[in-house]
Amino acid sequence: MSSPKRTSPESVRRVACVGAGVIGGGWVAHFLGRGYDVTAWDPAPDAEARLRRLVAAAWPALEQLGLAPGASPDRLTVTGTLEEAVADAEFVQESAPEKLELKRELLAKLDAATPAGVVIASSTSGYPMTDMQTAAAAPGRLVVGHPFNPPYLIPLVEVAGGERTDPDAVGWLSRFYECAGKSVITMDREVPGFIANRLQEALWREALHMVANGEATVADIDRSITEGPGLRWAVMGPMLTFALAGGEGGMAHMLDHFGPSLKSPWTRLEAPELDKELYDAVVSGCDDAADGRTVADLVGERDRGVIAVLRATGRLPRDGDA
Ligand SMILES: NC(=O)C1=CN([C@@H]2O[C@H](COP(=O)(O)OP(=O)(O)OC[C@H]3O[C@@H](n4cnc5c(N)ncnc54)[C@H](O)[C@@H]3O)[C@@H](O)[C@H]2O)C=CC1
Ligand SMILES: C[N+](C)(C)CC(=O)CC(=O)[O-]
Repeated sequence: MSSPKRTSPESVRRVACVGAGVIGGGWVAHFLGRGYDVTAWDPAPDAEARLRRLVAAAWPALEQLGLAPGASPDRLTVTGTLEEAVADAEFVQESAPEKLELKRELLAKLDAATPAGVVIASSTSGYPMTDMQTAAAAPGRLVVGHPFNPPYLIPLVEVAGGERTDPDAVGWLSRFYECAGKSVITMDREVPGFIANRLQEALWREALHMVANGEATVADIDRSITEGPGLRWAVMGPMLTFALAGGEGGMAHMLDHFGPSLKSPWTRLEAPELDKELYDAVVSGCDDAADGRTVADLVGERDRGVIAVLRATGRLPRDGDA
C-alpha cells in the first residue's frame, strides 16, 4: 500500500484544533504563537469566548518565548461545525474530554471529515490509540500526541501510534511537532499513560496514600517537591540526578549503595527486581545521557540550573534586583 500524500511537516500552515478547553485552548495558543493559521471547533455554547480569553491570557507568555514572524491571535477562526474546522486542515489536534467512547466516535467523525492523509493527533492523557481508533475508516493516520499543561509553555509531547496506525504517520507527527517547537518523545510501543504520566501517577499515588493515612498534609506534599527534588528535576531528570548521588562513582555506585532500598517500605508500589539487566541498563543509560560530560560538569550544570530556577520562581533575588 502506498503512503498517502500529505503536506510535509515543514510546510504545514493550517492547523485545526477540535475541543478547545484547557488543553485544546493551550494548543491553539501554541500554534498561533508559532505563526500557524488555526481553526477551532468546540460544541460548548461559550467555547469561543472562553478560547479567546485563554489565548489573550497566554499571549504575554508567548511574546516572552518569542513569536514566529506573522504570529497573531487574529489568525484564529472559530467555526460553527467540526467539518468546517478540518475542511482545509493540514494537521488536526483532538482535545475532547477523556472518555473512551466519546474519543472513539469523535476520531471516526474527524477521520470522515478531514482531507485524506492528513494526520489526526489525540491529546489523550493515557488511552492507547489501539483502543480509540476502532471506529475509524482510516485508522492509519490516527496517532497519540500527548501534551503537558499548558502546551504553549511545557515543551514535552509524547507520540505513540496504535496497532493500526501507519508508522509513517507516527514519524510525520514527531517531525511536525519538532517543526512547531515541541520537545518530542516518540514511543515505539503503546504503554498506558505513556512515560511521563506513569511517572507522575506513581508520585501522585504515593502522595494520596500519605494524605489518606494522615502522614503528610497536602502542603507538606507540595513543599516536599517544590523545595526538594522538583528543583533538580527541572534541570536534570531523576536518572542523572540520582547518578550524581553516587559522587565520582556515578550511577553504579548509587545502585550498589542504595539499590537494596528499592525493597524498603519507602514505596507502597511493588518494586521491580534490580537484576543485572536492569542494573546495566540504568548505568549505561546514565553514561549515554551524560554524553561525555564529567561528574564535575554535571554538578556545575545542576547547580547553575537550580539557582536559575530559584531566581525565576522568586525564591532568590534576580540578577540586578536590589
Ligand atoms: N488538563 C490537563 O492537564 C491535560 C489534559 N489532557 C487531555 O486533553 C484532553 C482534553 O482535556 P482538557 O482540556 O483538560 O478538558 P476540558 O474539559 O478543559 O476541555 C474539553 C473540551 O472539549 C469540549 N468537548 C466536549 N465534547 C466534545 C466533542 N464531542 N467534540 C469536541 N469537543 C468536545 C468541551 O466543550 C471542552 O471545551 C483530554 O483527552 C485530556 O486527557 C492532556 C494533557 C494534560
Ligand atoms: C492530570 N493529567 C493526567 C491530565 C496530566 C497530564 O496528562 C499531563 C500534564 O499536564 O501533567
